[in-house]
Amino acid sequence: MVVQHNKAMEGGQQKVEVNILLLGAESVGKSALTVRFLTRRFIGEYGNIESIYSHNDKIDGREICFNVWDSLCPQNGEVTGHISDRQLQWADGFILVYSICDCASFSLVAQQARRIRQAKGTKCPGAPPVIIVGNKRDLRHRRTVSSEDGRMLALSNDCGFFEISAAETYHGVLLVFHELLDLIREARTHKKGAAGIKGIVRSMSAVFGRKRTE
Ligand SMILES: Nc1nc2c(ncn2[C@@H]2O[C@H](COP(=O)(O)OP(=O)(O)OP(=O)(O)O)[C@@H](O)[C@H]2O)c(=O)[nH]1
Repeated sequence: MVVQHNKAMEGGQQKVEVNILLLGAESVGKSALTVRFLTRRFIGEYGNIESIYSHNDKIDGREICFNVWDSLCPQNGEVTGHISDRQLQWADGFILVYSICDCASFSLVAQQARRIRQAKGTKCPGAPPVIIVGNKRDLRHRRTVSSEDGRMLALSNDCGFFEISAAETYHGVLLVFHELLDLIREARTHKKGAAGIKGIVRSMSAVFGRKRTE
């Protein structure tokens, strides 16, 4: 069951509403990212309740409502890149999270990126916006997934890429959500496809331009 937490929308101004789905293996920090984004805090331990949170923000003078689905990795012993049809149809954009200390979580993200790229029936049939996030950057002494591998995976699947530490900073987490918001808004206005070289430059800089986020 997915628990939905709704915060009332204020004011009469028309809001931009975006549905963001976080996916990834168990314990990579999906809830940590979500809670950091919603509260600016890192609380260390998180329950394993699958939830959709609504969060209102004002960005560049525009009211934005982020609906964030913090998903649970299926715990049936078989870790696959499966994403349900409901999730694919719900999401305007995806954040695929792995831990830089966990190769298996990176492989899962690779499967999930391919699954999204091959999926039919998504809200954005061309190429739904996806950001790949290597989390737990503070544990780089235990790193088993290189930054280059993360960046290459993102590039080969037309995704944005960030390495962050949800434990250490709020700023990196905020960049991830704001970059995805930008990509969703571009996709909605069909600018991405029509932008030609501008769109390509943007994709490249999403992958290469933000090596360090903190
Ligand atoms: N060192 C470090 N630990 C982190 C970071 N992010 C999350 N953690 C820890 O990793 C563990 C798992 O974090 P969660 O946010 O619950 O991971 P999850 O992906 O939501 O896990 P599931 O709900 O089981 O799918 C917790 O003990 C967190 O405190 C990080 O950036 N650095």
